Amino acid sequence: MMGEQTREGGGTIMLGGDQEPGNYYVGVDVGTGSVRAALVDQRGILLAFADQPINQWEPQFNHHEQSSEDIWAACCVVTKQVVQGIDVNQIRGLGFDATCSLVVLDKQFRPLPVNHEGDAHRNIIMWLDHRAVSQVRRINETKHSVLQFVGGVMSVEMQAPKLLWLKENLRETCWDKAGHFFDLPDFLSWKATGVTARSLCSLVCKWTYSAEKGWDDSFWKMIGLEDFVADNYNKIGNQVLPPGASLGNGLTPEAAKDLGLPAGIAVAASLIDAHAGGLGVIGADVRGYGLACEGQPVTSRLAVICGTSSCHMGISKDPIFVPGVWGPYFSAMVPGFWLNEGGQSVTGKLIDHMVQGHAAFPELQAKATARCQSVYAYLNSHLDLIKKAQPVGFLTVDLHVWPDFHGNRSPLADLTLKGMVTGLKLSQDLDDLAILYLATVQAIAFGTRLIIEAMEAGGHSISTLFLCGGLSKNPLFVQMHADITGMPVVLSQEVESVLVGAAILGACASGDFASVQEAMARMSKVGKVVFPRLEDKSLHQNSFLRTSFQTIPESAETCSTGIINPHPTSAPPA
Ligand SMILES: Nc1ncnc2c1ncn2[C@@H]1O[C@H](COP(=O)(O)OP(=O)(O)O)[C@@H](O)[C@H]1O
Ligand SMILES: O=C(CO)[C@H](O)[C@H](O)COP(=O)(O)O
Repeated sequence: MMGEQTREGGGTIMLGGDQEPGNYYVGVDVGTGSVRAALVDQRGILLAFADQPINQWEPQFNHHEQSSEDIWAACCVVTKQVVQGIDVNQIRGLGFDATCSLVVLDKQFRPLPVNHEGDAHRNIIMWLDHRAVSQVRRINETKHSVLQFVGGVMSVEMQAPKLLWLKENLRETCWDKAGHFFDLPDFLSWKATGVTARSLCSLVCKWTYSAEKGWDDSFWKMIGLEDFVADNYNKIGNQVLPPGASLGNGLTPEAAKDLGLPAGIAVAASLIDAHAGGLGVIGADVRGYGLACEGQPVTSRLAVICGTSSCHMGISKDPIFVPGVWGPYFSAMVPGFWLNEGGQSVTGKLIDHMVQGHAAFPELQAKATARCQSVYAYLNSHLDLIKKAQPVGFLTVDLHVWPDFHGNRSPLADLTLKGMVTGLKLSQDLDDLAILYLATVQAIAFGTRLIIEAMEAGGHSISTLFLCGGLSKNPLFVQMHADITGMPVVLSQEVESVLVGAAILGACASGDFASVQEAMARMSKVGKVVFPRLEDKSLHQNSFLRTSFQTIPESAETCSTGIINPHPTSAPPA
């Protein structure tokens, strides 16, 4: 048995139970707020876990930056922690996943500033950065055919608008000096191996690359980035590998020293974090849980990766075009399948924002600390207390949140949308905070329902949700997703399923599994199933009508309560 270590803030936990000798893999997951690593065995069991927060800068509103040096240093710290005390010769492979942020390096691979201050340490434009609004508007006005493969509308969170922003705004300090533009997952695999090949996942999902046709010269010329065509795509990637493919000669001696791993172990072409989460959960054996997806194709499963943002990953045998939902992307997550990716740009970040910004937050913090609980565990038990015998949904019959505080990624694909709360009162006590928190969680779950409905209207047939990411640790969030979508939610045996996805990549690169599918089937496992509570269904149906702006006819009117009534001839639903 491995021992258990206490952990304060970032740190290590040794988790493993029966530690059989065998092959191990290291997965490294770079999320928005922290870097995490795990030592994982061939059964997909986490033997050790470590995490470390990472810096973010917001030099002006909607500009979000990070540092690739900081992130690599954090990867080294957590990796060294998870392999402490084990025979490193048992480690067969290493896989990375990360947010789809844009890393900029010069021709000698040194960081370049992505900001007006000229601070080269901040060389990453983060995925949630919305600085390139004018650029994405012009890109969308071209109506170029590549846009069909990103849901019809390019998102400001993708790389082409950010690259155009750099060319138009930081010509001398950044653009002219740049030698390499990497998606963060590809930066990490380069750093580990010295191989600049890009993963098909990042290029297809965020850079308009086609798995079948490669780059489209006419797109880059049309949007004013013909430089890449002239350069034969050297700066953004002209060697492309499927996720899980083994890179070069494996881990370089320098990176091996940094990470505390043996030189030469297999390193995989990486994945975006949401896609790694998808691999970590979607292939599990569901027999015996009474789920509708049992015995059905894997295409009936939707992986929902819920962290700072939520990403809704649905796969299909043939391409499905869903307006406002990214994709279809071929082989970007599960090889041989098309992927559609719905998303909500801020979910965990929105819940944190609502709770931390409330007048009663200091009281909440003090009470949660006194009970040695997280603020969310405290809020969940407080809701249980104040709902009395009623279903919890009764608490929000007249309080509603529209969750697009950072625009709407899917299915409206409108970055200009803003958030809204209706039904506020003058009181600001702990009960109000708890109810606002509940309404926010419900609003996010309604957003997932809208995305599922759009995907089903496009041709998907989804029966079961597979949740992972930080928010899947919140039982209220999970139950609301089940109740509001009406679908069972599967949680994995390993809470850190995104890391299992990263380890699956390492396992594939090592050659221990013949395919990604085989590794998925062996390494992802069901932990718990949360079924929808049907007694709350009518309650949610009413709320859904009141918050379902998507279906509002032009004749809709706003009633005196501020709630939009989609059926103006009748009274708003009670
Ligand atoms: N135990 C928990 N209970 C409730 N919420 C949690 C818990 N753990 C993490 N979260 C929430 O999950 C979000 C972060 O998820 P995470 O997957 O770590 O994000 P990222 O990958 O974007 O860094 C935050 O909003 C955080 O509040
Ligand atoms: O765009 C995405 C995936 O395509 C993700 O939202 C982005 O990478 C951030 O992920 P997270 O919320 O896990 O930090």
